[in-house]
Amino acid sequence: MSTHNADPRAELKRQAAIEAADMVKEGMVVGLGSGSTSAFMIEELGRRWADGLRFSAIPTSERSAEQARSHGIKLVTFATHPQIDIDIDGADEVERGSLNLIKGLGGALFREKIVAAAARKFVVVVDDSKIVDRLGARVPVPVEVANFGWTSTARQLEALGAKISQRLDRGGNVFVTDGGNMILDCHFGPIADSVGLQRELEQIVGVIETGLFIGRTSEVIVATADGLQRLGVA
Ligand SMILES: O=C(CO)[C@H](O)[C@H](O)COP(=O)(O)O
Repeated sequence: MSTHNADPRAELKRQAAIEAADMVKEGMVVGLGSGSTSAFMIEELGRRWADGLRFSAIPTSERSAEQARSHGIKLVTFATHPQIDIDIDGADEVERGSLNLIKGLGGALFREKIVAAAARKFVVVVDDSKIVDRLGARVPVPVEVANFGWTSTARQLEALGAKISQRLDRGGNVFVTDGGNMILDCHFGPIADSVGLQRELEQIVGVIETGLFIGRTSEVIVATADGLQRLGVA
């Protein structure tokens, strides 16, 4: 069956995802990202698994775990595999130059950050629409917060200048993360100092994790209409 996509942006994501999947070698411990780009990567790893490649994987969401299992990919945990060789994931925005990220529009940011933090190499896969000059230019910063006292947490986020929307699922109900928490999407507009903002967000009691990924990216594979580009930290 052909996996060619009619949607040109999806096709770009797929090409970048296949390039990233090619970085996985025999015996590696691999972080499996979440979202539509990561789904293409897992599909490709599934194909290579069927061809005989053997590796161990730690998924960043229940959905990615389910997809990996459907291909027979071996899933492991941090208990037995504390060090990840390569983590491959998508992103919602990539800041040119710094390669800092906003992640979490898919809702998996907390597990994604834990896996990225444990990885020797963190490879981000995007199409070129995700590259921005300043984080926050197009998307909010998703912030995972505890359900208890969330309105108090929201007020403190607003005090930092965010316009807040509580994440809802497709049915209009409050979105629940794999960890059982909620997400507040924080619209800051273009962020001049994402390092400082992350520090301030971490200080707020009730904030579990934010979608700002600062200083974690090893490499970005960008799919453009003219082909693939690889970006390293400047
Ligand atoms: O951070 C994420 C999920 O929490 C995703 O990586 C991000 O939302 C990109 O998704 P997609 O590949 O579907 O564009």
